[in-house]
Amino acid sequence: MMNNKSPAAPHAPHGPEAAQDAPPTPAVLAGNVTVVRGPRTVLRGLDFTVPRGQITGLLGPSGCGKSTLMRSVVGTQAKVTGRLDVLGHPAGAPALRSRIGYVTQHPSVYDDLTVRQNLDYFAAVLDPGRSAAGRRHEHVTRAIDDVDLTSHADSLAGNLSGGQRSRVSLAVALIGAPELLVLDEPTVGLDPVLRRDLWNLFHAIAADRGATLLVSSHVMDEAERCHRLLLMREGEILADDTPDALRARTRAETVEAAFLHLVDQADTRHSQH
Ligand SMILES: Nc1ncnc2c1ncn2[C@@H]1O[C@H](COP(=O)(O)OP(=O)(O)OP(=O)(O)O)[C@@H](O)[C@H]1O
Repeated sequence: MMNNKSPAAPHAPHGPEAAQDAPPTPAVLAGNVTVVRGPRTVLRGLDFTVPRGQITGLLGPSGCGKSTLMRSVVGTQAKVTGRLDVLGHPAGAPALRSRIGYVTQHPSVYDDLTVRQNLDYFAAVLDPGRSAAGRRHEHVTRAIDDVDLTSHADSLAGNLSGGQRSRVSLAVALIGAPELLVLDEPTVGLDPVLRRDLWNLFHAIAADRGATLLVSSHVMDEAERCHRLLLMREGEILADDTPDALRARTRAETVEAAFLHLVDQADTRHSQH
């Protein structure tokens, strides 16, 4: 059932950044961002930008602060200091809520609901009310199609494979066509073929709708699939560059080798001080 009378997409850019000749603000602009969790300073004065319409990979070893940084960007992290602007607003601003899609490391998919029922549920939370039913239906149908699960729309989530479940989580984040997608280790535990398929899907989302993706991973070979990289280690950013520039600058053949080179360089600097 198609609803051809639904109003214009509710999440189209508006506000200052929609002004005709205004330069595009980056998707994320961070200045001296610091986060304290319990007794630990987990992020240490980070400066970086995430350009729009591209895939930026956030890579670094387990515990380096990737999830904390992503939570800060989506506005769910406490004790964030410094400047952190997201789509032209301070992180966590209510105006951003419908413009960001976020998939946590342990996304919730209800096993006893079908794929479509799962999405209907989250769509109703995001865009409630009977008058929005047509729009919700359209968004849900599109999100299921985006992740290539149309033929499984009426299957119970509990009966899906691991890769299909990951795609359901991604579909939830795609409801409402958000401008910024924040995906925390979306490929963890998936086999190489599914990982490749998911990365192809990320590229299609960036290319087809100009969405910005911030994707974390601790698997260095996934770095090669990103337009830009933020390499992290122990709460600091070691590099903010394209994979090509990073390899060239460090004279390394792979991003993994480049990362190790930068780690050694940083260790040498620390031991000299
Ligand atoms: N409540 C807390 N109190 C103190 N330290 C914390 C707390 N939560 C997390 N940390 C620490 O913050 C650091 C960053 O954690 P974070 O989850 O952001 O890392 P990560 O890079 O996403 O790791 P992983 O890839 O394993 O998920 C870790 O060293 C962790 O031990």
